[in-house]
Amino acid sequence: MRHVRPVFCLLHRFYFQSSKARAMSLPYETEKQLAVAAVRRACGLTSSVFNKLVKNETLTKNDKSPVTVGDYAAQAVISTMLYHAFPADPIVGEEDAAELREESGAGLRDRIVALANEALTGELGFGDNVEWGIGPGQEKTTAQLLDAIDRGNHPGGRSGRMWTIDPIDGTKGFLRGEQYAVCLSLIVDAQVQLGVIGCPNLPVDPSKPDSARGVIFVAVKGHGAEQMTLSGANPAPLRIPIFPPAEINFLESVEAAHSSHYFNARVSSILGITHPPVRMDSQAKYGCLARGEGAAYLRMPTVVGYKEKIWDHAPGVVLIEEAGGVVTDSRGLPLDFGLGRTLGGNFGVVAAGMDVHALVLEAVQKAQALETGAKAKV
Ligand SMILES: Nc1ncnc2c1ncn2[C@@H]1O[C@H](COP(=O)(O)OS(=O)(=O)O)[C@@H](OP(=O)(O)O)[C@H]1O
Ligand SMILES: [Mg+2]
Ligand SMILES: [Mg+2]
Ligand SMILES: [Mg+2]
Repeated sequence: MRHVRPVFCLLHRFYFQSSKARAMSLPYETEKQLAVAAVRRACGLTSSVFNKLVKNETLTKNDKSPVTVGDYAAQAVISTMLYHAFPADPIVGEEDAAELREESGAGLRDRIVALANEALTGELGFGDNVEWGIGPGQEKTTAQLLDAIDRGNHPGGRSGRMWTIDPIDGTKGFLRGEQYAVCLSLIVDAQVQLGVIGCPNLPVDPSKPDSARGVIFVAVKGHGAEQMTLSGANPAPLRIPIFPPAEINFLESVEAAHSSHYFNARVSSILGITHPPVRMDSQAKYGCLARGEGAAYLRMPTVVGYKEKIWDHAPGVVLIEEAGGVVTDSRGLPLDFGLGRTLGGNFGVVAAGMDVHALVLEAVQKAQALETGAKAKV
């Protein structure tokens, strides 16, 4: 009996050390846990703010797009958590606090500070770590939260680590009570290594549209893609299913100003697609593509010179690649995340499972050639 205890202790220590070593050997394990925790907290914030949002809590930015107190507060929360865990990591975030620092922004500022602190100080849950600046008693000052929003001002670039934050992607969908996504990615040397997309309004089970809502999509480069509920329950690996050509349908933006519905219809007719497109706001489209709710996501520009933002695609690209798909631009080039805050070297986005991607890309190029030919004749 005298030997049982030391043997047990050794086994116990071996088991925990090896499981810890196993966890540590997964690349970006800490970053993944942090990113999921940050997106989960931000999703809680955006869901609760939607029910209380009043008219003067939405601003119109210089590019005429909307931004709400939810966007600012969610960026403040995610940025704060990133800063506590990785203070040296730069962040490319969609929002900045310039308007909130003005005298006229005082009302919104107070509301954003209250929302962000409510989210940050919520009880610790599954996977949370007090060292990330969260939990009861972890209130931040107004200055700290405005600085957290402004830490998203990094210009991007080709080398080193950087995070992208889109605190509410599909703000128009959010305002309509439809789909939107809280999006976070880690890019290292211009390659997306980790993507997390939180979709509070998306049904967990696509075959039951009226089932429980709230999904988080997660992918780590080289280590697969998965979906889980907002609480982290039921993690399930994702693999894009094979679509026979007759079953192909498109996922596309709701807003005709964000991607050309007309061009997509041309590509559909070239491919003989009979199924209507599924229109949905935000990077929820990438999530739905990864779980087979659409066969391809096609996004062609509507205005000359619009450059897609890296935060609108980085998490989606790693999710699709890890679910067995391909993402390129309309010329078949990979999306280049090393050029700054935009995908300035790319034109359009084509995302799909491997076989469908080749078919769609060919049809996109045919449609472009027809368009160029028609313009030349005029
Ligand atoms: N002109 C133009 N062309 C292309 N894209 C644009 C354009 N203007 C805005 N945006 C970006 O579109 C993001 C919304 O994504 P979606 O197009 O998927 O959503 S939607 O269905 O259109 O609402 C949206 O992201 P959020 O601002 O985070 O909502 C914008 O970054
Ligand atoms: Mg926006
Ligand atoms: Mg966006
Ligand atoms: Mg946004």
